[in-house]
Amino acid sequence: METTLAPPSLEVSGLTVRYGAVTALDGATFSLAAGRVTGLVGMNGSGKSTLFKAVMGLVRPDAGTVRVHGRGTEHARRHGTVAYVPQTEDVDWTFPLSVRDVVLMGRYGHLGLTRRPRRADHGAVDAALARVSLTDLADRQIGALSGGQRRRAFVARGLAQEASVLLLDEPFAGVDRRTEATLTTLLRDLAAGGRTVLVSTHDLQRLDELCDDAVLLHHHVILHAAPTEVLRPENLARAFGVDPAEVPR
Ligand SMILES: Nc1ncnc2c1ncn2[C@@H]1O[C@H](COP(=O)(O)OP(=O)(O)OP(=O)(O)O)[C@@H](O)[C@H]1O
Repeated sequence: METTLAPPSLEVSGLTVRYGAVTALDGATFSLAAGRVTGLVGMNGSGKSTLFKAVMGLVRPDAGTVRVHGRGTEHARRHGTVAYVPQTEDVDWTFPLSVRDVVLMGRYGHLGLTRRPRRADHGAVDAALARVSLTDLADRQIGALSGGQRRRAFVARGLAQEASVLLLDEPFAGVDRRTEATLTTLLRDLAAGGRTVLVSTHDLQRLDELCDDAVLLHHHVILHAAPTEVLRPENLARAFGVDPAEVPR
């Protein structure tokens, strides 16, 4: 019997993004399958945030393509297929929004002609809040959350949106070990449920706890492999540009 292979959940091909004279991405190529957590590892300025922005359709590539389930970023944006959990410094936490308001934003693409949330939207928000264990904090202002709770609120927004691909930009920055473990378990569970999860991280020590695979980025993809392979000193040295003996572990 003939079978048709589904396209990868996320396919980045020859992606090049320049900001004036700065080349942030230079022919980055990789693809991700559903059901896995992939770590995105690279030094500061290696192009990780730019990669996320390109997948979200927020920056226009100078060359190359991004396909989400075989479709372009415009289709993914309109259908809410991809969700983005930003770095915390990219969010205005003083904005007078409750956790529930943030999660409800994930439903905007699903609202009907009246643009008013209906019972199904509120149900999706409640389910997403429960999924990330934030039900009890639903009415709290977002600025009054801890670092880990803030990340979980944005993950819940992605779940309410029914995104199948989740991108997280440095979710472990500034959180304690226990919070990191809670977030890791959540991401692992979401991937086990069939989602595609791409997480940028500086925490190399816990890379193999976090992810099934890792992409080592230095403007282009140096290696896409199991965490143990990516963590080999000679590979890290290629990404971080230092002698293998000096690579921090
Ligand atoms: N809006 C912009 N205008 C000009 N240059 C930019 C802009 N955004 C990023 N860059 C540059 O592009 C390169 C890649 O930046 P990017 O933020 O994608 O890296 P990153 O890997 O996410 O870094 P970090 O780990 O510090 O967050 C850097 O040299 C950065 O200074």
